[in-house]
Amino acid sequence: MIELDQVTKTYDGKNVVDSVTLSVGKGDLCVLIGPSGSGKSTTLKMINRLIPLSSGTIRIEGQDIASVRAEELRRRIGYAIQSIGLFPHWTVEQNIAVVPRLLKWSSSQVRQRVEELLDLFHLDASEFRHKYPHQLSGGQAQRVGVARALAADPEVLLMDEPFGALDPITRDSLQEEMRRVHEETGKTIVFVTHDMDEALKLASRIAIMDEGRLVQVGTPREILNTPANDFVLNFVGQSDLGLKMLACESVETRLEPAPSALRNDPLESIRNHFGTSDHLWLLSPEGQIEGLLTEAPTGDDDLDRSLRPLGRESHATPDMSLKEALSHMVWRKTDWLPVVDAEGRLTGEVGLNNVVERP
Ligand SMILES: Nc1ncnc2c1ncn2[C@@H]1O[C@H](COP(=O)(O)OP(=O)(O)OP(=O)(O)O)[C@@H](O)[C@H]1O
Repeated sequence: MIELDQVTKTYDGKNVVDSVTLSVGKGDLCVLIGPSGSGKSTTLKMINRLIPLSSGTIRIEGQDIASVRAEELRRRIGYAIQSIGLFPHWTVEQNIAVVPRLLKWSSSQVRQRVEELLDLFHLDASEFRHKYPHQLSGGQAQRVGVARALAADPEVLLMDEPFGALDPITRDSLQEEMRRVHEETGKTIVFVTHDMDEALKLASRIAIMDEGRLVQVGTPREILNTPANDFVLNFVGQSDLGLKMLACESVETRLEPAPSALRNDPLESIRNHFGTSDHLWLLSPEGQIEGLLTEAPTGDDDLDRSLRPLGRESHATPDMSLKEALSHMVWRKTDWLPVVDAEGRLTGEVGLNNVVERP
């Protein structure tokens, strides 16, 4: 747990961080967000004492950071930044191992940890451990930067716009990875960004700053549903507020039972079904989804004619966001998407109506 109590930083008589009181629970991913110059990075850097406080207190697990030696503190706190700062003449392995070596871990421990971390970030250890930073893509280097920050298993991870310089696709996939890594490691993370979509995707809590002050703190849903004032509303982005709300909810929250039949069921029973529902998922005898029927077939050859095949790429999964599901519906021109489990089996459906109408 990280507690900031009345934290202030003054430069040239101006409070660039102004009486910020914030508590970040254990295992939370708290995103600090706000316009340029609102004091996010300064707040972050005060947590690991890269910048001294002008007044106030910061505690980690109840311990005042002022009472801990700065070097010791920084070993307990991982720090990942946009420009990564990998050492260019060191291999990936050497870069990740910086803090474990300082902590005098044995070579075998270090080796094992490097493998574990590369694995966590889906980088093949045998391929990547001996590479140098210039041999990595931006996204790979960024992964190594975050892996390095996690190397000595710190209690807390601070991240300052870590994906800011990446192209949108790499950024998207690293955000997904970060979400998974956060779930798997349960680390307490404070993450600075000025990108609201990134915040909504990653945060368990969002803290919005303006001119050094904390304007609102809440879950993504709280911020979207009840913005504290016009500044927050504008910052969140009024025009696509609805889509942002959908981005915070998963398909699982709107899952409905899916009417289905097997291809080799008697035609009569497939037809009868249309008395109770206006659509039906047709499954192969092995249970794989073949497509969607939206009207009763009149004869055996009609089954294929009225079947709308839906490829695997239009299957939804329970953890997919409603925004993504809606996008698939628009793209595929369909009112329903099948929701499948890891084996590709139909577990339910999500309909356009369920997405639009709030439960
Ligand atoms: N060393 C310094 N001396 C004087 N003013 C500073 C110093 N460092 C930061 N500032 C000022 O403090 C304010 C907050 O800066 P900070 O970097 O925390 O903002 P930020 O919200 O992280 O911005 P950005 O999104 O642009 O990175 C800015 O107005 C900045 O000019």
